[in-house]
Amino acid sequence: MINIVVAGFKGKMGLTATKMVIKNEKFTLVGVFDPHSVEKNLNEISEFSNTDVRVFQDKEDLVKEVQADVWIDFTIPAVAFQNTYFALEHGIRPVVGTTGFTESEVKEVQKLAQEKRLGGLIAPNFAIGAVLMMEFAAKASKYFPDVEITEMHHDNKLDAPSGTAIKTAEMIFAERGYHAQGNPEEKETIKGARGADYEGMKIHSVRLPGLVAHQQVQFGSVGEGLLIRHDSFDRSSFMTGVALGCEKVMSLNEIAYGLENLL
Ligand SMILES: NC(=O)C1=CN([C@@H]2O[C@H](COP(=O)(O)OP(=O)(O)OC[C@H]3O[C@@H](n4cnc5c(N)ncnc54)[C@H](O)[C@@H]3O)[C@@H](O)[C@H]2O)C=CC1
Ligand SMILES: O=C(O)C1=N[C@H](C(=O)O)C[C@H](O)C1
Repeated sequence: MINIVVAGFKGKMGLTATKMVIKNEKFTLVGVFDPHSVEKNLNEISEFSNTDVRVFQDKEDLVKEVQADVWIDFTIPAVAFQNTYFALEHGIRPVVGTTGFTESEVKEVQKLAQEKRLGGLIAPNFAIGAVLMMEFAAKASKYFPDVEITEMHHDNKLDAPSGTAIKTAEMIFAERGYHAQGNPEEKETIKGARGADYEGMKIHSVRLPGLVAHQQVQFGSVGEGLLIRHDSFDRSSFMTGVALGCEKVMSLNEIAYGLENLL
């Protein structure tokens, strides 16, 4: 049995992950944490009325009172790094979906995990289809170096571009390197019209009510085009990946960056 805590359990992803952990026979939910919660026990929330699990508003109290193997994190970009560091310092393996990590923050927690010989996972996207989209896009960029990424999300999202778009761009860059795109003379008449620039490729972020998480990677070449698209219509799409991560980190002694490394 793997003992799990969920950080950010009051949020959209935290709630979905909490339900997944409760349902999965290999997992035991030993605590949930969210500074914006008011409950003392999960059973005070009607949909969890049969689940006797402690609720923590402070992570220091959580580590004093429960023994956890895995820390699932779906919080906010501003605290994800410190939460991951905190989990490792307390011997808990992080499985992190929260976005907003800088490259140096990923390296820093990877170093700590190696020192402590603890497994972990930071996955910008836990949906299997999204991982395939990123891998297909990286492969295509070898033959189609001209590419633009458009990610589309619900309008409550805090960060732009999305973690998935950044990871996609990193994977494309690893395959094709820097490549200047578009007309070198082009001028934006409205600032931002061409989107963000990552090593020559453009990233566009759409935020609209009704959307969940969607991304398309569009390639153009001489006389042809290629479009690779992934849609998460529901947050359950991420749960196979989260469950897989929770199992796999138990036998790792380093932090993987990207679910593709565990598939
Ligand atoms: N890797 C993946 O597959 C996915 C990643 N995400 C990412 O997960 C994160 C959460 O997304 P949502 O659930 O949609 O956001 P949300 O806004 O619904 O939930 C965030 C939760 O974090 C809590 N929180 C705020 N400060 C905290 C702190 N200091 N410690 C612990 N919890 C704290 C809030 O109270 C809230 O309940 C975002 O960064 C999002 O981009 C979202 C979907 C999939
Ligand atoms: O905020 C979200 O919703 C999502 N965030 C992740 C990201 O930034 O890529 C993963 C997914 O796109 C949903």
